[in-house]
Amino acid sequence: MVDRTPLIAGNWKLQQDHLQAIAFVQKLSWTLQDADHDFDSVEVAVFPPFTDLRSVQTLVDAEKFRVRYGSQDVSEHDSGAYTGEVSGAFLAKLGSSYAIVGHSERRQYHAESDAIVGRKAAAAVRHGVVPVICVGETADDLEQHGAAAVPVQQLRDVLSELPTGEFVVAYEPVWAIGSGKAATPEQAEQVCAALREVIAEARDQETADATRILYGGSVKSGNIAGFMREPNIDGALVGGASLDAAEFAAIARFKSHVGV
Ligand SMILES: O=C(CO)COP(=O)(O)O
Repeated sequence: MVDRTPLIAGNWKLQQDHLQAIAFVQKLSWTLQDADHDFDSVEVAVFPPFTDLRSVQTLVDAEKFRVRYGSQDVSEHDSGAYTGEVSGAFLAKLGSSYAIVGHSERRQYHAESDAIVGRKAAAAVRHGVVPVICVGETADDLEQHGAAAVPVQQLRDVLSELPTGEFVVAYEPVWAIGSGKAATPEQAEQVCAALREVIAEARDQETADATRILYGGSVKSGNIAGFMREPNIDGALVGGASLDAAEFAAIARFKSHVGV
């Protein structure tokens, strides 16, 4: 059994400006510090809007906070005439550890294909930023093809554009996002196990064993434990519940309240 450090990640989406981000990261860090949170055994990361990242970097550096941070997207381009884009190089310079790519909201509202998502993941890797590759089926997909087929194909297609480099996978069933209806741990485990097989096929078994696969979709402190007990689930990508510092800290502290 390979030891994968769990990752509890908070995707703020289009919420919290840079001033709110500073207050939030302070509160989250102090709460976790007061609880003696062991950041080496459970990693915690927040994903604020681009405009917050510089403020978060300054705060984290000054206070030596252990909370990490990442962006919600990254350009597939490194520089040039690409109005509105933000490069992996700029994000790396801001100390961003991670970049989410292929979130279902970007696939839906910005028509991002697996090929684009793969090129964005590759751009992150080029600059030493770890992509968090999101995959997941819609309610229609679930009805027509079952849970695993669509996310498995999405990950295959993304990885075909990403031959090397560390990455994280986030399995987020679209029907579970923001709905209050999380997948069951058993459902999520089945898909995450299938995704691990995709990684073994696309890369090798060692990479598959070392890669963290997160579950996302209506995760909260009350249901995190069930997911973390599953062998192929290595953390969570949290939306709504990541906007409350106390609640997000409680999710990160799943070990202390459930004995996982
Ligand atoms: O989309 C998500 C995280 O990226 C999940 O959102 P919720 O936790 O609000 O369902």
